[in-house]
Amino acid sequence: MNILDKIVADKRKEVDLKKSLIPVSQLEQSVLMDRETASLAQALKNSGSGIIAEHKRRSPSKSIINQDLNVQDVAMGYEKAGVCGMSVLTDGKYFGGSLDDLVLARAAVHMPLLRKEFIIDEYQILEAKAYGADVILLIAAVLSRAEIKSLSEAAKKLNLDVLLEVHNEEEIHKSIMPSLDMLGVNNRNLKTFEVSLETSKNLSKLIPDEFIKVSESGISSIDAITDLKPYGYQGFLIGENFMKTDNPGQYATEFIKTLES
Ligand SMILES: O=P(O)(O)OC[C@@H](O)[C@@H](O)c1c[nH]c2ccccc12
Repeated sequence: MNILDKIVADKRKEVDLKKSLIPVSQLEQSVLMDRETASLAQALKNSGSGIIAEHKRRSPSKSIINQDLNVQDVAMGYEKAGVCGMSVLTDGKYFGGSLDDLVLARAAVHMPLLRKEFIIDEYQILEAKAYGADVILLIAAVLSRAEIKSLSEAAKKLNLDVLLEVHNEEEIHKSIMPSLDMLGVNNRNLKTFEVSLETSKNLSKLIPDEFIKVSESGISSIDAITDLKPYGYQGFLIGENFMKTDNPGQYATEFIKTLES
């Protein structure tokens, strides 16, 4: 079994267990359910830098990245740096994140927050809203077209933006539908962890213009972004490059300053 299949199998068990304990009706009572959400797609359209900064403590590909920070400090640092939005990993087993991280980030900042999770069930979308997210990620590699449709429509009903992640041509063809806001090309193959920015370059022309294009993973320099912009990318999702520093917010500030100069 590849790592992605393993993560999804674990996730299914996790979601089933949680559902049996915390019913949907309880999630719907969260004070965060009725709030107005912020649009990441809109923020990217209006931005010169297009940076989406991630909170990521560890990952299956890199093990420990940074375990010494507080998510709220990271969130405030990113917001001050002027990023368009923040991605918060909520998977515990493989990435060391949690829904508590999401809610703490929500309490600390107003910018759009993406729940970075392996979403396979509508229940997780309700959780995303109830814990303060504005955007959800859907990963084409683990979903059928019918699932992408029903999950993205469920998200839109809750006023959440949808970022659909693809890694190859087949996944793009399978996924294109009006209930998506952004298409993210993951430069990292989630099955082998191989990273290449060529993936974003090669797939860009297959993504229709009505979707905001986001390039994800393995972006570690201003040059990489300058290189990707001519291919139509308006969003750049950066995790490790910021998170491996002692002060991700400070680092993002310098990064964005250089990018915009
Ligand atoms: O740390 P990086 O290489 O900058 O990557 C960030 C982000 O793209 C990556 O964490 C990611 C992209 N898609 C995912 C899906 C699940 C978990 C994590 C991810």
